[in-house]
Amino acid sequence: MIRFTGRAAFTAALSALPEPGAAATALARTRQAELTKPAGSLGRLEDIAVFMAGWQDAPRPRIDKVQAVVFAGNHGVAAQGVSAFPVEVTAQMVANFQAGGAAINALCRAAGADLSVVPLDLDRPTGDISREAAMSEAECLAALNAGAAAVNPDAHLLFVGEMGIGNTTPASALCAAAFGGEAALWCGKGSGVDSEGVARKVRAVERALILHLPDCNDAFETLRRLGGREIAAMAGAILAARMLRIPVLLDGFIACASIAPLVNEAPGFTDHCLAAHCSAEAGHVRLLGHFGLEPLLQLGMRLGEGSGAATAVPIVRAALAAHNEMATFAEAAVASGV
Ligand SMILES: O=C(O)c1ccc[n+]([C@@H]2O[C@H](COP(=O)([O-])O)[C@@H](O)[C@H]2O)c1
Ligand SMILES: Cc1cc2nc[nH]c2cc1C
Repeated sequence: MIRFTGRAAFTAALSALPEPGAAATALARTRQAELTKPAGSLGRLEDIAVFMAGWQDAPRPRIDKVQAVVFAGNHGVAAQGVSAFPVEVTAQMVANFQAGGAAINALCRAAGADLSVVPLDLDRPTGDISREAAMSEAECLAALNAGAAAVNPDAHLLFVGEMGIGNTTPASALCAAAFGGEAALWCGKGSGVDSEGVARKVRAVERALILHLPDCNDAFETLRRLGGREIAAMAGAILAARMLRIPVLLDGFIACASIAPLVNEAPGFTDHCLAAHCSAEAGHVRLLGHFGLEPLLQLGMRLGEGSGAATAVPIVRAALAAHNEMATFAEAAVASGV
């Protein structure tokens, strides 16, 4: 199990990221060329199979164990009127996840993913980022470690999701801090706020950036000041997955924003990630552009919870079914192209 002993250990992990297995990658590419299909005719499914082979360090990668973790947190900045829903909804939705009645429960059942739910101090919202840091150093470290601890080292594929009323506001602030641009560029409707709600969100992000940006000198400090517990937990889980060489399917705007400071500090950070979908939330398409990732799906989803990632799991299953089960030209006695 991965555990960060302190801020320095987190930063050290980020500067020593493992790479995919070169031999397994090469063997998987060779196998793709030998399968009974014109070269490249399975399009991105071929790349996904090779990606999975590299990160699992196995020429025939597996997808029996798909792990899903939903982290939940509450946000002081919600008091600024930045969400369409009251903060009680976070805990109410956690109860819904635990009872099996939320979208992510149904989608994980459909995807064959093993779901766990991790509520993080819901009775103690983070600091309002427009007035103070979201978390103390100890709180941020605890959240990063809650994320890292949730990762099953045996998972073949991981995705993380979130639930947190108000969390598109810290997510927008993290994007602006990592990649620049006006607050308004990164702010959208979130759970469905009206134009005045978006304007309040823009003002809250602007105030947060004025207050914190001068001190956002690394990924840890940026997450601590501008993030939230479920956001830091997602970042900790995705970093732990990298350290364990577990491939990750990225969900929507908030899940991706959680790693924006990590990508800023370690540009190859998303190499172990596939972008499952492009959310309808305004900043997501721009964020994926900064990550250099092409989403697998664009379905107009903006739910969070890991729902977009769960929906994309069958695509990864399809890629590996073709890769592992197809006959080669030699096996099937089919003439290969010249
Ligand atoms: O995943 C997304 O892209 C996404 C986009 C907009 C909203 N959400 C969800 O909506 C909640 C945050 O919205 P808000 O308006 O309260 O900031 C939070 O629980 C997220 O899971 C999620
Ligand atoms: C009902 C509801 C469900 C959610 N799931 C993720 N974010 C959410 C926000 C709301 C408001």
